[in-house]
Amino acid sequence: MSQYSQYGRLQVARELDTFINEQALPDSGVSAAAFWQGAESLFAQFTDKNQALLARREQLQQAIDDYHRHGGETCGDTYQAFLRDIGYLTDKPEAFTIDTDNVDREIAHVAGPQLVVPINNARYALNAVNARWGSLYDALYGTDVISNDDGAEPGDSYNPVRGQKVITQAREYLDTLLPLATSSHVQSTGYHIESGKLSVSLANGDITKLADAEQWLGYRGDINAPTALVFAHNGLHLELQIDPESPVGKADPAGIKDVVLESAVTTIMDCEDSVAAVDAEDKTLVYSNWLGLMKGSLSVDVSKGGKTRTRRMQPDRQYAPSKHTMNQDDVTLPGRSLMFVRNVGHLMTNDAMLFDGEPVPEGIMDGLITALIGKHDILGNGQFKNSREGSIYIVKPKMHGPEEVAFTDALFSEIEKIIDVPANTIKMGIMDEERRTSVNLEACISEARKRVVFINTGFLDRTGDEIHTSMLAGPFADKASLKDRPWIKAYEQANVATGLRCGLSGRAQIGKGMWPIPDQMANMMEAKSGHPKAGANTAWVPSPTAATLHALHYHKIDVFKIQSSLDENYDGLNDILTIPLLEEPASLNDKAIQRELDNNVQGILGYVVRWVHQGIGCSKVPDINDVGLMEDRATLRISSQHIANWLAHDVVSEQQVRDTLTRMAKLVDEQNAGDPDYIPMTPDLDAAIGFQAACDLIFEGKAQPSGYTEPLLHQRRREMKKKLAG
Ligand SMILES: CC(=O)SCCNC(=O)CCNC(=O)[C@H](O)C(C)(C)COP(=O)(O)OP(=O)(O)OC[C@H]1O[C@@H](n2cnc3c(N)ncnc32)[C@H](O)[C@@H]1OP(=O)(O)O
Ligand SMILES: O=CC(=O)O
Ligand SMILES: [Mg+2]
Repeated sequence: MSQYSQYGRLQVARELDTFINEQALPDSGVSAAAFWQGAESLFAQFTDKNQALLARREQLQQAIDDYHRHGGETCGDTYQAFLRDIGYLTDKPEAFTIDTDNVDREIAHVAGPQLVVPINNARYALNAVNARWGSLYDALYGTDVISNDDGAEPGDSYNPVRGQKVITQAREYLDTLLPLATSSHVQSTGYHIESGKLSVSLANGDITKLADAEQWLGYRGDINAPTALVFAHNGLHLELQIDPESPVGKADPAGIKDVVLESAVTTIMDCEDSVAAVDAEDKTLVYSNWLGLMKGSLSVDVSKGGKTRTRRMQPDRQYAPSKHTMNQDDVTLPGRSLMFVRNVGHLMTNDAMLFDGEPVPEGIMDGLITALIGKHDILGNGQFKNSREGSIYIVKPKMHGPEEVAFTDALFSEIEKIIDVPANTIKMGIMDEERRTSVNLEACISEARKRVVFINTGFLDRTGDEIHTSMLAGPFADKASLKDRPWIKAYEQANVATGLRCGLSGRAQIGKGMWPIPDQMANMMEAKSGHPKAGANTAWVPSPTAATLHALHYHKIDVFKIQSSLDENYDGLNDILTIPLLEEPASLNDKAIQRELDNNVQGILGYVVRWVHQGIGCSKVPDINDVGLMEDRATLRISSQHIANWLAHDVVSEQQVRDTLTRMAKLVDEQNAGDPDYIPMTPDLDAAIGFQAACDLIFEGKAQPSGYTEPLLHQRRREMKKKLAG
């Protein structure tokens, strides 16, 4: 039980209070008195409104449930008229374009990957901020993008056969990124600076140059033997690293030791679905890591192969200018990914603070504290600069419709007053991941038109909400088929069209969702080229390696050109509002049903047991075919809602689900046997809090607000923490 400090009607758990007073407030230009007074009045002003928004969600859900109970249509005019009637569908605003100022180039003008990382994992978070630049050689060598054929297995030590494949493949990519006037990088034997110009010698003795000399920006090292050459292409940068003495460069005719790509242009430091943070202790860690990132002081010791190194944030990268940039000083490029912070949504409360004795809405607390911390970047208090334009970037997830966006906009305005920064300093990323937001997206953007910096199709939460909203309409298609139904394609396309119509191109990001299969990079290369092709100027990746590989797509595809050719008027509402139910319930035989159930239950247990027992909010969990899947609260929402839906419509029985849970608990324990920190569920499933959490998520899934998983996860994790503390 936390001890609290009292500030009028507000109480603050001691460890969070100490962190704010001793670390977050000093040098922020905000006095403790002003801050706490502001905090108290912020909760006074917004707590009831927050609760009213949640009550409105429930009211709409009940109306929708009643409609389906009475056999209402599941698509078409009657259905849409009903949704309009209850206020779920709202009127479109007058035509407008967004008006956001002071947006960094990385968001407004560069098309490139967006990395997401759980902020409470400092090791990963530092890796993420440094993932602005990534080794293409490592990304190719270490993944299935390079096949194992013909003796190219990765093995335990360096395999020169694989290495040669990497080099050839990288040079083929270079032909797209840096076309030569003649021939190919595959034939290059040297890169030289002569009379201020870059020349490339070829295996046949010829000398060539870049097709576009302006691509070369600068170099590092001796002008006669540069160690690095830096180039620009499609708004992104890349470095050729040359060292003929290095193990890789030695075997390369041009002495190239690596090709380093600008990769994670932006990163989302996640306080939400990839994080397990349930109390003051956890939230203080979340906020202190954010402060460390804003001040550039975060560090962590990383031990690998018997060596320990301290991981810190990387400095900017400097180069001597190429001839055409000679009139400039040195060329400096950002060394770190531009950071957003994803706050939690409007749903949860947290007892890290109490207002009038009740746990406060966690989203309000996140907004206030992450913005206060962000102010240190604006003041230049840190070792590095995050936003060169003086903005604080907050992603707001899981908002339902325009009134909830308006609430966040008003909240941010009030927070700006408390932390004493100009209006609209706090920018907003709007996750389009709830159905009521998708179908009213234009109105949502309009409510934040002075601060919106991205919209993003969070298709995972969106799928969970699709199921929960229409829980009583009938049994849903199996999970794989849900992705092939018209609703999702229409949702993705309408999101881009709406973003373009509202003037986001050149001012903000139109983003696409996560690649959730972290080890399948060859498949990612195939699938994720679809994102820039669809007009998205960013898309989520789960790891730095994935960022480096996905960056290649933005070199191949000029997103801004594509955006200018797309149909802005597409709205797709009919398809978006066609519920993806099982077309022929009888078409799924018993075997297929059990297989779907096994897969869902395995994913749920594999994720939930680590969340509840170990406090790990994002995991790679093997599916039934042993393919590791990224699981977070959003994927859990899908799996648990899917089973709840099949239970509600008798596609599966309660006993069948319980038997499956028991069988899969054993399997999940076996899968984790190699983890010394793992706390198994078997043999006593009744006493295993993680197992009970998984059962609750399924059997009480229908009654969960919007099908969200966090109320039950938080409750069970708190129980577990208490048990562990003895
Ligand atoms: C629906 C949504 O909301 S999606 C957004 C939420 N999801 C996420 O944020 C996913 C983030 N990704 C992750 O957490 C992880 O990549 C996982 C859980 C999917 C896989 O993790 P692991 O199995 O530990 O990864 P793996 O063993 O393949 O790689 C570990 C290495 O990669 C790094 N790494 C993995 N993911 C990331 C990341 N997102 N950012 C930075 N570094 C990362 C780690 O730092 C580690 O390197 P290190 O040893 O040098 O520190
Ligand atoms: O937050 C992302 C999602 O897909 O959900
Ligand atoms: Mg989400």
